[in-house]
Amino acid sequence: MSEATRIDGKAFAAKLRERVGALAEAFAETAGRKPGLAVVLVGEDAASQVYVGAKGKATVAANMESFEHRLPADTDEGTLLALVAQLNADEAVDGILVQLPLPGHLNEQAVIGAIDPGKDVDGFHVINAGRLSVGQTGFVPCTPLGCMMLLADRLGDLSGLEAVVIGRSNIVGKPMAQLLLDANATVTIAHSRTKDLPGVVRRADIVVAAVGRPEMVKADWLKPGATVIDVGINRLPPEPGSDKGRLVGDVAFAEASETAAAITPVPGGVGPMTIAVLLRNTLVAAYEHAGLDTPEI
Ligand SMILES: NC(=O)C1=CN([C@@H]2O[C@H](COP(=O)(O)OP(=O)(O)OC[C@H]3O[C@@H](n4cnc5c(N)ncnc54)[C@H](OP(=O)(O)O)[C@@H]3O)[C@@H](O)[C@H]2O)C=CC1
Ligand SMILES: Nc1nc(=O)c2c([nH]1)NC[C@@H]1CN(c3ccc(C(=O)N[C@@H](CCC(=O)O)C(=O)O)cc3)C=[N+]21
Repeated sequence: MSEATRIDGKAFAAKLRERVGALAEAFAETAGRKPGLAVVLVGEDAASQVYVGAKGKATVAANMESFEHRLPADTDEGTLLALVAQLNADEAVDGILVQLPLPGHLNEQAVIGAIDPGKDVDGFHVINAGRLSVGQTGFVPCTPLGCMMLLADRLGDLSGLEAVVIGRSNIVGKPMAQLLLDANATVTIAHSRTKDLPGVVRRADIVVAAVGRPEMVKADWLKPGATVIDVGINRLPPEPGSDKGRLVGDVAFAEASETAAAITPVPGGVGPMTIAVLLRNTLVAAYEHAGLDTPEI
């Protein structure tokens, strides 16, 4: 078996951000304002700080307005809900993202439920989750939608393909499985109670790993020729003499590359797609709020 194709999510995301940026400029000319994205970060988690910074930069680079709200870790729920209400009412804000996870004393479902579903560009509100599950138009979570874009680009029609999603979270695994089902794949959702996970994964033409366990999926779990989408972002402990550990996915990339036909790397795979799709969803929200026809993107 020859070496797998490396699916270049970073390059795909850059192209998507460029298209979104051009459409955002056109939007501003018609609507007289830029699309706006508000990002709310509660607490000082180092990884979250990095992501929020990256989102802000990408937003501005795509000709959109970025509103960042950084709140202390001990912020009470009333204060956070009041901020969400203010952003819901703000006409300059088309999209609202509350960075997860929230500190333990805050109820995530209550906070996400307070976001106007029309501004929920993460697609985490129950209204958008419900719309996805019954086949209505709504905001689709960025990471799974980004994975679908990579799969469609790579494989075209997914009809009849065996897909195994490892992980069943509300933000990745479940919506991912729903999108694959909508694309007529035969979908299996695996999780921590799945028996014989390697055997289940071996059936798959498409494997999506969204677990959060470094390099868990091994080469001998894969059907030769499978397409592998690695959602996992795991920071390994630092090597002696270095202050930061390496970033790895949920798939043992080097060995899996010997068996798979195509695989996304970490970093440079799904992560950049998540941010590009967030901008795409914000653009769509802006067109909707302005009462304009949404361009195909
Ligand atoms: N690239 C990106 O843009 C993004 C990356 N991520 C990354 O994706 C990964 C998953 O994130 P998320 O969905 O939020 O994580 P969660 O922790 O919410 O969900 C993890 C899922 O994996 C399952 N699981 C855990 N251990 C095993 C195991 N040994 N075998 C099989 N299944 C297992 C869990 O099963 P059970 O339900 O039974 O507990 C659960 O369904 C993380 O590494 C995260 O950092 C997340 C969001 C965006
Ligand atoms: N409300 C909310 N929405 C989210 O979409 C959300 C969230 N909360 N909480 C955290 C997770 C994680 N997430 C990532 C986004 C980009 C990269 C990304 O760009 N990663 C780069 C590497 C970045 C680095 O070097 O650290 C890459 O994979 O190439 C990763 C992870 C969004 N999330």
